[in-house]
Parts: sequence; C-alpha cells; structure tokens
Amino acid sequence: TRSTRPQRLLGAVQKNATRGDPCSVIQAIDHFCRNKEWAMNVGDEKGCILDAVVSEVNPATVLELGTYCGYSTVRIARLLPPDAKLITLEFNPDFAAIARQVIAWAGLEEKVQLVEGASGDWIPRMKEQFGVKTFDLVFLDHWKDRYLPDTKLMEECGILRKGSVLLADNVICPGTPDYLEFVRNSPRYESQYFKSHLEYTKVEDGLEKSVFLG
Ligand SMILES: O=C(NC/C=C/[C@H]1O[C@@H](n2cnc(C(F)(F)F)c2)[C@H](O)[C@@H]1O)c1cc([N+](=O)[O-])cc(O)c1O
Ligand SMILES: [Mg+2]
Repeated sequence: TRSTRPQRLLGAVQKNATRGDPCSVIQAIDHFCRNKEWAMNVGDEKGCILDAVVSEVNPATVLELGTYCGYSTVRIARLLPPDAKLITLEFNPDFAAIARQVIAWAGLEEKVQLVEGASGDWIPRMKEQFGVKTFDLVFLDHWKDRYLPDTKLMEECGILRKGSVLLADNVICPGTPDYLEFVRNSPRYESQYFKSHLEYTKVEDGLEKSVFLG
C-alpha cells in the first residue's frame, strides 16, 4: 500500500541528512516540504522565531504539545543545554513512530522524551511521572481547539511558574481565536505577537509568546 506523508518525510531525512547533525535534519525536512510535499511543520521562517525564543528563555524544562514528525522537537532540542529536558506529547502512534526516528537521526534522543497519549491524561501526571515541577517553556502546536483548555489545565495542575513562557504556533492560520483572546486579555499573561507566514507559504500566520505572571 502507498506510503504515508510522514513516512516519505522520514525517507527524505534518511536520504539527505547526516546522522547526528540536527541542522541537516531541519534542512532536509524544509527542502522536502517546500519542494515535494507540504507538511504542517512550524517551518524555517517561524522556526527562526522559535529559535530566538528558546535561546532567550534558555529553558531547563520544555513541554511540546504536538510532536507530529518531530521537526520542532529537533529545532528546540538542538538549542538546549546538556542537562535540559524536552517532553513532547503526541496523540497519534503512527506520527510518534516517525518522530522517534527523526529525533534519533538528529542524535537528540538523550534530550527528548516522547510521550504518546492525550494532553488531558498526561498534563495532570507530569510531576509524578517525569519528576518535572514546572516548565520554563511550553510550545503549543497541537489541535487548535485544545490550546485554551490545555493552558487552563496547565495552570490548574501547577506546571506553570511565574515567568513560564508559552509559545503558540498558528494563532492566525488555522487560528486559535479563543486562546488568543484569553492570553491577550487575561491579567495573568503578558502577550506578544510575532508576525510571520504559514510554513512554506505566503499566507499570514504568527506565533504568540505569552509569559505567565503567576
Ligand atoms: O492542524 C494543525 N496542527 C494540528 C497538529 C496536531 C498534531 O498534534 C498531535 N496531538 C494532538 N494532541 C496532542 C497532545 F499533545 F495534546 F497530546 C498532540 C496530533 O496527533 C497531531 O500530530 C496545523 C495546521 C496547519 N495548516 O496550515 O492547516 C498548519 C500548522 O502549523 C498546524 O500545526
Ligand atoms: Mg503548527
């Protein structure tokens, strides 16, 4: 039977990227998505903004919601200091299987813990399961209607601390209107919009950076 797009994306990584070289993995995926098949990775343009925020926060603990094929996982993990931990949640087992291989090809397995399941099940268990008290940085890139409920859940579960940074993809396209309204109007967040474009296109999109004020 015909391969899936994630399988073809992994093939492009294994063919064109150098094992242990995260930048070559990122370049191989961007080249594949720009020239062969579009895929919903944060991409190179928004990826540079992601890189800047990761470097500024210099996080010891990162939570990513929505691994997909592991593109942003590799982008983030390559910038983390040696003892830092990135936990990435993925609901779809087929996507998770591809992402594990992409992360391994980049040589970043030590820094990344990929967890399969739903945010509603795992967010309440982060502390007990992974020994993480709070997250310095959260990257939201999963189902757009889950950004707001999961943010409220993270607050309730106490995994955010004063100064925790939430960085949300796709706040314009496909759009996360309820989340955007919440973080921009809540007195408990200081929000900033980084205008960009939908990955590999000229369509407007952007990232919203929101600092939790505690
Ligand atoms: O729909 C988009 N993204 C949805 C992304 C969804 C991904 O997040 C996973 N997930 C679901 N729950 C969890 C968790 F973590 F809760 F467990 C993880 C899903 O299995 C999927 O791999 C999207 C669409 C476009 N587009 O242009 O249409 C562009 C983009 O950048 C996008 O991110
Ligand atoms: Mg996205």
